[in-house]
Amino acid sequence: MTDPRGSLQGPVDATRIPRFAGPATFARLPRADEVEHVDVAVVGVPFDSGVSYRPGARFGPGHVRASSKLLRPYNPALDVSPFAELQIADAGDIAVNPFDIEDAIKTVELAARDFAARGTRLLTIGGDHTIALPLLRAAAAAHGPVAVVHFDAHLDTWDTYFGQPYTHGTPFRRASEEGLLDPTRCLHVGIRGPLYSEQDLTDDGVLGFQVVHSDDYQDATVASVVERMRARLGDGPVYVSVDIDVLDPAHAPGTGTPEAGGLTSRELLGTLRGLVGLNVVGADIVEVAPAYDHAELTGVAAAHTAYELLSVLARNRRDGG
Ligand SMILES: N=C(N)NCCCC(=O)O
Ligand SMILES: [Zn+2]
Ligand SMILES: [Zn+2]
Repeated sequence: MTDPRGSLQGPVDATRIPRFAGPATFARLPRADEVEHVDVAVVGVPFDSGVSYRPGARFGPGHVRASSKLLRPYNPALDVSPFAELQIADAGDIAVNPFDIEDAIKTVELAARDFAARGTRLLTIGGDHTIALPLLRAAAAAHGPVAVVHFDAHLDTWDTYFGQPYTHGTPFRRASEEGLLDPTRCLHVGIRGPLYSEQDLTDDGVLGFQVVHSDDYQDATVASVVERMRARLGDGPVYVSVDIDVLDPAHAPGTGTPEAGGLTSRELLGTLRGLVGLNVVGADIVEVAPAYDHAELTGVAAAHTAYELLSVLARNRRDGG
């Protein structure tokens, strides 16, 4: 029997081709059209027509790819080489309509369903948080209602902005209303900052979310947050949505709606590692807006977030999940 991993194509070897040369794909991985089967596709959605404040997340996918060149093959924290366990490839960007939000949402959903039909899981790089809705539609179509673990400063369960239902502040309310979520298993992590009213939190609970506040990291260890998260998410399918503004602006300034008092990148990466063994069916990293970034801080944080998520998927594959 041949080792199926023998045929996997990994990143370009940085000891032969300098990191600042070579392909512009995520982590210098092959393109999806260069390999036979893709277990996990990194795909961009350059869309930011749903934002309520600073625009610019449409340039997120390119920036995260550019900031991912230094990633190395072995992840000691999870004892796994993600690119050697799974065929991971860069599927480029989904071309979405910047002038019509509902059309863009449809395009993302169809593309995501297409990947699922081919047996490919997605790690999607946004783009603003609006895109979580079509990604959740596709995930629920494949798996039934999913648990969501949502890393964000913001609840994103608001109802409308200027009368509009599809925005980056509303995806999880729409997803809950559409029955895409298992309301007994959803969780926000990193919530902080001013709300419109106290009612926001009440509504959020009714929609199916529990909250780990950013301040909880002050009094609790990452390990105890992980314990809480795992208990809430349970055994069923889990979708992971990471708004990079969950990080403190000191760690991720390049984003559209920054809030003070956020997580450190170490806290985020540590919490993500706690997803090992859960049935992670898809993930996104959104709201990277490079125009406000400095020294690739936000890009690097997002690239490492992606790497940890890929490592979780790879560990699960290795462990027979
Ligand atoms: N999803 C993100 N990043 N932000 C939502 C903020 C919505 C607001 O302006 O109230
Ligand atoms: Zn946010
Ligand atoms: Zn968000």
